[in-house]
Amino acid sequence: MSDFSSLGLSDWLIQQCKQMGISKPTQVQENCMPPILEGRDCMGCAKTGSGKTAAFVLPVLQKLSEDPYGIFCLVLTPTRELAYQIAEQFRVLGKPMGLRDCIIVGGMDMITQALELSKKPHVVVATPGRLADHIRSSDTFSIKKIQFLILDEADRLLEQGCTDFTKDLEVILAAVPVKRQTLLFSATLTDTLQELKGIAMNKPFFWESKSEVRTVEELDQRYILTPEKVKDAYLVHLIQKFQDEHDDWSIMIFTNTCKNCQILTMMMQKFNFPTISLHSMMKQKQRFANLAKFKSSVFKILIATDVASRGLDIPTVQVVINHNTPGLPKIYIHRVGRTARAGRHGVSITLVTQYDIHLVHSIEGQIPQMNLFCFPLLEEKEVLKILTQVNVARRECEIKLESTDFDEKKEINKRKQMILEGKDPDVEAKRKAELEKIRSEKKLFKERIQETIQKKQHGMQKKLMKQKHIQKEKAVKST
Ligand SMILES: Nc1ncnc2c1ncn2[C@@H]1O[C@H](COP(=O)(O)OP(=O)(O)OP(=O)(O)O)[C@@H](O)[C@H]1O
Repeated sequence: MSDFSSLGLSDWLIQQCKQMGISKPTQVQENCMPPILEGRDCMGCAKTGSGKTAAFVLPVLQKLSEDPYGIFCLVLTPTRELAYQIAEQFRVLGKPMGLRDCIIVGGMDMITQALELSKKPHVVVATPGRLADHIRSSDTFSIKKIQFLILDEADRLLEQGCTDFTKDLEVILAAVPVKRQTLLFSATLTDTLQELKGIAMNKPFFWESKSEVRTVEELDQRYILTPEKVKDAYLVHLIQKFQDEHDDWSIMIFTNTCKNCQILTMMMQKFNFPTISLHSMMKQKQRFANLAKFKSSVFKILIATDVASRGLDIPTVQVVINHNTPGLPKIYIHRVGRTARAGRHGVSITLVTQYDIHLVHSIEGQIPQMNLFCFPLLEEKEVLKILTQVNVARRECEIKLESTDFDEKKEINKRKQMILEGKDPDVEAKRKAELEKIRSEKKLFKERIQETIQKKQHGMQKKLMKQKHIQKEKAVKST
């Protein structure tokens, strides 16, 4: 393995890395940094926790120190928390050169951000939505002269998930210069390779870690088969066991919706587990505060939606629990990648119900390392002992949440989002209701047709049987 100086990195950056405990480059750094320093576009696909951030931060800082100006580099990332984490890496590694950075994310004051942008920071780290808003509404800053455009978690930025960044990306791409260096990184690039090549047009250097398995070796991956109704009891049991057996511990639990995240958090708090949550229905300041409390181990359990599944680097996390089985292997890869980072060991446990078996099969297709974990009979009995208590606790928390304005807030947020997208929420609601009506009419129509076909088939079968019977009788009579 080569060292940082043989990759062409300056002494001051090597010293800075040493201070952070980084003495030898990881594979992705060793392979991607030289082409980036040569001026090439780069696409880097490497496992979670393998040091992709430093693989782009270090060459950018080196180039910036040779010709410092603002705005030199723009980094786009899908979540606000990740933007802060990346900016921090830039700040720490770029301290000796007096790096000025600026974070542009939603949920924070726009005027303060506009002011910061107008001061021409060296590096801007942004989520696409808020940066596109600034581009549309202000002419006090320009990204026309950037040298580097970086898309971290690039595949997520391009996929059309529940948060669709494509329109905002179009605005941003129209505002950056054609002549630039584009760097794209993720642990799961391959699904969106063609789209990504459209952004990194400059014959990009593509590097992918050579491995048949897409998760790290240090990760012990388990799943537990449980009936849906017993799932929460297993969760409580698992946490209790972990708490009893370990002194220094920290767990991330992923679930599918904000509401579920909220309910589970309330439940775990009822059982006196030091739990805190992170989801997109929370105020941004609360999100940052909760993450900070979890990072500093004030709270040992973080229950989150997929807003926390990508990129977050919290070395103390030893266990990841999937309260729901992820629908896509790539979501699974990023979630379990919150543990076993940078060579550390970690465990992931996925709770699989009778409805999720097919999802496990599709994950196993890409990650054959997932092992079925069976509790000893004695422990299963322990789980069943707390079942009623846990299910009552869930119901109580659900009732408590229903008495708050949680659902109402969700509705208001949806309406706000529509207004921001230039849609009329009432017209959209009407259209949705009409679509729903058409869909259910279609479904009914289909069901009726099927019923008629079945009846006809049944009738024909009866007729056929009757005919056969008559023929048989005739044959018997003639003999
Ligand atoms: N060369 C190195 N040697 C040791 N540790 C490193 C090195 N480079 C980075 N690290 C550390 O490894 C950890 C993970 O790095 P990073 O967050 O960049 O991972 P990643 O590949 O971006 O993961 P993800 O795909 O989850 O976003 C960080 O704490 C970082 O400081």
